[in-house]
This record gives sequence, C-alpha cells and structure tokens, in this order.
Amino acid sequence: MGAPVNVREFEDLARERLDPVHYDYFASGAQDEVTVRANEAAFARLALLPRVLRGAGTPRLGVTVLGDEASMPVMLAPTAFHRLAHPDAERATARAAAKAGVIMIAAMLSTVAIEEVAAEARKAAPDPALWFQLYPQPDPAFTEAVVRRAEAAGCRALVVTADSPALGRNERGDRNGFHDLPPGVRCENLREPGDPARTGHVRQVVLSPGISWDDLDRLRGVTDLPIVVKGVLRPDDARLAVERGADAVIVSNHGGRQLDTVPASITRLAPVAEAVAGRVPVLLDGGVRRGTDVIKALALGADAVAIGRPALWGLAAGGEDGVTEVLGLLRRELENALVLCGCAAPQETGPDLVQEGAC
Ligand SMILES: Cc1cc2nc3c(=O)[nH]c(=O)nc-3n(C[C@H](O)[C@H](O)[C@H](O)COP(=O)(O)O)c2cc1C
Ligand SMILES: CCCCC(=O)C(=O)O
Repeated sequence: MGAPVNVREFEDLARERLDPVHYDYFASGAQDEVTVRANEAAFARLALLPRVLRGAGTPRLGVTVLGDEASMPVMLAPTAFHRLAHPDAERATARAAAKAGVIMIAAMLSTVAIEEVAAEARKAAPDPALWFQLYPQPDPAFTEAVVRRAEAAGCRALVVTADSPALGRNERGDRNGFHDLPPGVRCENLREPGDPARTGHVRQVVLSPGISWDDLDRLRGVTDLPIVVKGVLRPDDARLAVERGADAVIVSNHGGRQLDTVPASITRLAPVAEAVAGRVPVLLDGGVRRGTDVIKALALGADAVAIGRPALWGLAAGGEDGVTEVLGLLRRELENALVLCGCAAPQETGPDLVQEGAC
C-alpha cells in the first residue's frame, strides 16, 4: 500500500503492523459495539450546506481553549497504553502533538511517566499545551499525589473521566484473553509516591463505582488547574457540571467503550451546548475521522474536537511521523472543508451549515 491518504487508510496500515490482540484493544468497544459504529455513522448522516461567494479567503484554523492557543480545533483525546502501538509510546505522540501545536490530553494510564511525556513535548515546542486525564482513585492521598505530578510536569488542565464508574464489557478483549500488559510495560503514573528510582510497586487503577460530584469538589480543593468533565451526554449533567464549577465539558461516550447502545456523541452535542449556553467551552470526541466531521461538530456548538483512535493508528503506522501525518491530514481536510463552506475560521461556523439526515 502507498502512503495513507486518509485516516481510514492509516487504520488499515496499523492493523497490518499491530499484534492482532493489541489492534483489537484499540479498535474495540463495549459488547456489540453498536455505539462504536454509531459514532462514525452519525457524522455521515449529517449533510453540510455550504455558503457560496463569500470571499472568505484562506481559512485560519487557530483556536484558544481554556487559555491554550492551538493551531487547530483538533486535540488528542486521552488514550491508554501507547507502548502497545509503538516502542516510542507516548513520547512520540507528545512530540507530534507539540510540533503540530495541538493540545494533547495525556492519559493517566500512560506507559510513559507524565514528567517524561512533558519533557518530550518540550523538546518539540517551547510551550506545549498538555492536559492530564484523571480517573480519581478511592485513595484521595494517591489521587492528590498524581495531580501534583501532573501540575509539576506543567499540565495546564485536569480532565476528569466521568463515564467510567466501572470498566465497560469488552468482548474482544475477553475472547483474546487480553487482561494484562505485556512484561515491562507499566502504567508509569501509578507508581507509589516516593519511588523516584521507579523500581517499586505500580498500583492497579480503580474505576470506582463510588465516583460522584463530590470527587469534583474534592479536586477543586486540591488544584487550581481548570477542571474538564469528560463523558457528558445529557443536558442535565452538563448543567450540573457547570454549576459544580467545571471549566469545560467533553461530550463523549468514551469511543463506544463503556456503555454500549448510548447515542453517537455528535447527536448529543447540540442539546449539551444549549444547556451550557456558552458558560464554558464544549468539546466533543467520538468518531471524528474527517475534516468534514470536525466542521460539523464546530457548527453544532463544539469549541474543538478530540481524536482517540486516529492518533493511535498514526502511532502504530509510523511512530511520531505517523501521528504528525494524521494531524496534517485532518488539518488539510478541515481547511478544505472550511473554505468550501465559505468560512474564514472555525468561529464562523453555525448550525445553519448542517442539515440532518439528507446524505
Ligand atoms: C484504546 C483507547 C484507550 C482509551 N483510554 C482512555 C483513557 O485512559 N481515559 C479516558 O478518559 N478515555 C480513554 N479513551 C477514550 C478516548 O479518550 C475518547 O473518548 C475516544 O477514543 C474518542 O473516540 P474515537 O476513538 O472514535 O476518536 C480511550 C479510547 C481508546 C480507543
Ligand atoms: C482500565 C483501562 C481503561 C482504559 C480505557 O479507558 C479504555 O481502554 O477505554
């Protein structure tokens, strides 16, 4: 195969290169994977209604989210275990994101310590925008220690994953017997505090059924970083998040990996954006594979989108260069979609650009 010309072809290349068990881990979702398919299919069901003769010129793609300037409204969603995709792991992803000027949400379940992820990002750009995703742990002291590490590493927002009071039922993983990381691959952010030599124990992550809005209040007491609530699908929860002091929300169903048969995330964006009413930024992830998907999300109220699997396909296909290429593809596609819609910038999109159900 020649060089991939779109994200789907990057997935094909990644599938060829990856251990099939690890490919399944990245690609799969919960149970029947209804929501995994729905996330992409729902974008295809939205038609674009371009404006003509607007003289908009070459679009500018830059956005500012929570004070971080990004070169485009596409960021990297947090995804676990990059070492399974490529030996350079999160180091490569971080360099590619920083070089591209996009915001990376580093996962708590990273196979490279957050300090090193940040150091690699800084090698690629002087002031990289790095956020940190957190699964609050039942042990508040340990949670606080992880937050302190993220702060000290220079992370500029804390993304709390709210859709995971338990792990979704992943049948591909069960079939493959994929329950442990291979020898030598560890969640480096889960080491016991006070283990600077990194020789000691690594904790198991706990996805706690007790997680509640109180955890958000507790985090607010622990850090001054902006707090982003990830995994919101309902307007009532979005309103609560804002009332509880969230600084942004991410409309997300975890890429269809948690509760199967929840709606495609793009179908929940407009109701959530309406409830938030501009009080905080609204982000979206799930099924974004094309520049046209990005513009649809912007039009329906997102300040930016995040990609999960596409970056993993790039990483698996070509390490740092692969992630760079995936980001470049999406950038070119978004620029093309904006100019063809008659928009000079992401901020010029609105719901009039999108028509439901006609293609
Ligand atoms: C392999 C994989 C691992 C993930 N790990 C995490 C994680 O550790 N924390 C988290 O909040 N979300 C995680 N997610 C969900 C992503 O942040 C994001 O919501 C989802 O991938 C977006 O959908 P997309 O893959 O269709 O772009 C993961 C997703 C994938 C595919
Ligand atoms: C305990 C592993 C959770 C990682 C994750 O969030 C995912 O694979 O979707």
